[in-house]
Amino acid sequence: MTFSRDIKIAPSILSADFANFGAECEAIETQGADWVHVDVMDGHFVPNITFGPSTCAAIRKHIKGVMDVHLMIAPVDPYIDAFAQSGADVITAHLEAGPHIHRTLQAIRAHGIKAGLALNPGTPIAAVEHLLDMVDLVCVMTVNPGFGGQKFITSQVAKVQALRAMIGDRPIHIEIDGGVTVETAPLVAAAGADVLVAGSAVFKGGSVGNPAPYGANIRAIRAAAMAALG
Ligand SMILES: O=C(CO)[C@H](O)[C@H](O)COP(=O)(O)O
Ligand SMILES: [Co+2]
Repeated sequence: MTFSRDIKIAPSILSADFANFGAECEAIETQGADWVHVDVMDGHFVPNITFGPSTCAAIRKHIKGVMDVHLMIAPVDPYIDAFAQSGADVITAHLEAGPHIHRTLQAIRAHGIKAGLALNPGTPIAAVEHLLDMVDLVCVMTVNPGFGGQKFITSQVAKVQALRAMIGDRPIHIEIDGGVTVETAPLVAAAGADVLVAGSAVFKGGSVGNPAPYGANIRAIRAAAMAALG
């Protein structure tokens, strides 16, 4: 996986048909997804439960490109090996998920994959400064994690701008997760984000039997983000 600051659209399969993940992943990639974003929730760190590493391993077989695994679980350290072995290309853990985030990032990178650090909306970016040499991606949550289809929290745009200034030209992705739409994508792209996770805004109107709307939605979000870059 090479580094590129081009806008990447990462549909979240949280909004896919849970009984048909394989076909859904194939459909979004065929329709232009750059990465596939996989949300893991434990009913403890967040008030919702999705699935674990064996489901990720099953999904992996249907993804040709990047599998981007977002871990909303605490504790996280005991599960890093299992999620890495499931075939993730990127594993993102939350700063708020435990006291040893540096160790968590080390454990992810020890598998030779990219390490992501996610920040809840109420978490300031100050801690990231001391972890810049340990991260390949910073995920700014623009909703409170746990559910798809929530409203974008506008106050996070200034946070993205400050984070971009802090990161400068280092090869670190800024990923936005939550409430990304045609309306909000330009705000975060202009602020310096390059990976846009979108669940409900990508899957709306489509299905595995009718995947064309996925493509139209991905193209519309990408075009809106690119337009903001001039
Ligand atoms: O991590 C997440 C929620 O915790 C999801 O990735 C996110 O909410 C995507 O869904 P939507 O685009 O519908 O907001
Ligand atoms: Co997510």
